[in-house]
Amino acid sequence: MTAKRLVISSDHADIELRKTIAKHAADKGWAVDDIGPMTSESTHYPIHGKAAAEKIVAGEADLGIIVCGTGQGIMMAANKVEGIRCGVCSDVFSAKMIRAHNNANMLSLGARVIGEGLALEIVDAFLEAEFEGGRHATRVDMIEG
Ligand SMILES: O=C[C@H](O)[C@H](O)[C@H](O)COP(=O)(O)O
Repeated sequence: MTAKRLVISSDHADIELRKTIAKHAADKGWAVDDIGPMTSESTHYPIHGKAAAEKIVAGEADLGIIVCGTGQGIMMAANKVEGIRCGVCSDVFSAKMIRAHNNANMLSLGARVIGEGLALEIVDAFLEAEFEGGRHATRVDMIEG
């Protein structure tokens, strides 16, 4: 079976957390495309949220994970790309539910909000959950307009 494809990006807030997530997902069998940035030099989160989102809408990745200080700014940038549904999660339940009920295709994390251990649990919950469809599909379709 072909590995599911995960695109991952961040701003400068914590490239080490992003790399840890990338390795963690790869160890679990995901084909990870880490699109950087590769240094901690100050950068602008909209660039990186948009770049990851565009990989998904282009069909080059199935899901995405993005990281900035709070997770909020990079999430806002990703959600501006048509077809992206991205939520910020700081707990495991929400990470599961944004896949199960909202069919989110991107997860955003705040590196200055949560620690690495929780971040990896959130990542697992997001990557392992499945969209339930049914009444939830009706509502997701309404988001898409
Ligand atoms: O939502 C925005 C993110 O949290 C950014 O990571 C943050 O604003 C970057 O701040 P600074 O430039 O002070 O590192």
